[in-house]
Amino acid sequence: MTTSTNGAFDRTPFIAGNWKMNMDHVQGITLLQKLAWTLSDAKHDYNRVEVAVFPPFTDLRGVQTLVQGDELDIAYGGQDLSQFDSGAYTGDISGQFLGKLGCKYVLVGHSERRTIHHESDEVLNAKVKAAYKHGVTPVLCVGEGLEIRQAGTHVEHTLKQLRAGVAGLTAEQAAELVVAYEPVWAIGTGEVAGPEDAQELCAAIRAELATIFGDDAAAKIRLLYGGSVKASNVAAILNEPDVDGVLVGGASLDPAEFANIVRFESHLLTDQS
Ligand SMILES: O=C[C@H](O)COP(=O)(O)O
Repeated sequence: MTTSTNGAFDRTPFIAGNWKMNMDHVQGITLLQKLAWTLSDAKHDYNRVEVAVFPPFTDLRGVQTLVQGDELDIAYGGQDLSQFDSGAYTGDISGQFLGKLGCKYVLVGHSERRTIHHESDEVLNAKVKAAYKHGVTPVLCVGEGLEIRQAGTHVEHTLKQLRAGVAGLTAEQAAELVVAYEPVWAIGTGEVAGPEDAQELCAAIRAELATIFGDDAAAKIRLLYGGSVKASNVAAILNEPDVDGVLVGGASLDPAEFANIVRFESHLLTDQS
């Protein structure tokens, strides 16, 4: 995999599929096989892109076996982790277990965890630190709901979540971080934020990260947009200078559609021709 340039920076585009609570371990393997087959058909179109999937926990062992056995160039990760290492935390999954399963990434603070499971900024900060402790890179999710967007306080709201999530990290840790900006009103609704909205927030997030960790670290941090991303809108979103990738929900369950999202650069070429 080579590293692409993105504006003045040098960040590899990151295309991630969050399967959420879909696909049992049999369906998950079929989906991943179809995705790998579809992508291998046009490897030249995505060899500058990092592709990752976030299956349910019960799928991860099978995904590991397939990825390692077939030497797939697809990373995978958990959708959540515990802030604790081990112990009496029924139902929780340690970052240590994810690391041992070969997970490169883990989602932290997805809006569905924040709202349905009431995960606080303090807990999410502990989860971010737990991920680093176990050698798994956190994908910290931030973003505002509709009421906050309508009130016009979405930038400050999102930056507050960001500051809380990254509190106490070193600049070296931060440089590895991935941040996903997901306006809640655009998740699973078909309402996609405009490319300019994604850029506004990603630029604000990068500026805030530069204030906290310095310009060098901030220039390395990959910022994703998530919310109703499809093959038809991904190119315009990724054409923005501070948007380095996308976190895809529903469309990642269709291997042909997700593969087309991965091939966003060919859409850019088509759009500009
Ligand atoms: O994690 C993914 C986001 O929640 C976006 O989901 P969506 O693409 O179905 O809107």
